[in-house]
Amino acid sequence: MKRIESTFGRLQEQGRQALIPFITCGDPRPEVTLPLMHGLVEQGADILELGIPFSDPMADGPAIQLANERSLSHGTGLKDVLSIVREFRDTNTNTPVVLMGYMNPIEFMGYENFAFQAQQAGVDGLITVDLPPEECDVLLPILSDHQIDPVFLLTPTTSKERAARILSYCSGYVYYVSLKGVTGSNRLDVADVAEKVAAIKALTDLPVAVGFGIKDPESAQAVARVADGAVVGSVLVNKVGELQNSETREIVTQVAGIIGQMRTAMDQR
Ligand SMILES: O=P(O)(O)OC[C@@H](O)[C@@H](O)c1c[nH]c2ccccc12
Repeated sequence: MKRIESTFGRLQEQGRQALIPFITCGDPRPEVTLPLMHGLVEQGADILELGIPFSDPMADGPAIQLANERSLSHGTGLKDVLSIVREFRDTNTNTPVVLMGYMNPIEFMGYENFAFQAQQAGVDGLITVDLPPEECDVLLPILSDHQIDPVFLLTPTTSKERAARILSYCSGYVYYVSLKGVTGSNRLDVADVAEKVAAIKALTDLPVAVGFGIKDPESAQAVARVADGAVVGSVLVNKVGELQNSETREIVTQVAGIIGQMRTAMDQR
């Protein structure tokens, strides 16, 4: 069984929800990412979303834009992302890793080459922010050949018809973007999310993870009451930015600590 599927299966049996931190790979410097990935898992992360650094992250707010700049200033690219995942797999063979990024670096590497190397490295899923699902007919079969789950984004403005089509392309889970706007927004409306998630669940058996605007243990807990997973990005990435000149150990302790508190809140619901 694939890692994402077995992770959600185990959580479901336990009556728990997935906690899914997002970090930008190579932020604030390349050597921090691997210890940070392990630290996040130790503090209770179930799935890791790893951002592929990119110069024009148009769906991202200021926090993650700056994270991309910090990472790119050290020259981190898709090849480095894949070697970090490969190293992570030396000691962690269970936690799913989902790459999240924009199409440009993947186009540049070539779909087949990318998918092959990603599978070899131990990547489990791919979120492509700027690939319209209508144009994924070339990439999808290649990902499928390499056991990589395509995870697409549904948003508050996605129509029911389009949602049904997008869901037919997804595997592993689907990502519901909780609000209109960019990452790091502050306007999470849990009642509205509950309604939207229920509507999505009427269309699919896939787990639904919710992201955008989860910023503290309370919001993580509230989302865990209405969805199968909570994705947390900007608060972590902001903390990385604040501590960019600190020692790796300090960054890991503080950033993973945020996830530890969310974990506790989610498991107490
Ligand atoms: O930052 P937030 O509001 O906590 O939301 C998660 C989000 O950052 C992460 O999943 C993500 C990072 N970049 C993205 C681009 C598009 C969609 C989602 C993302």
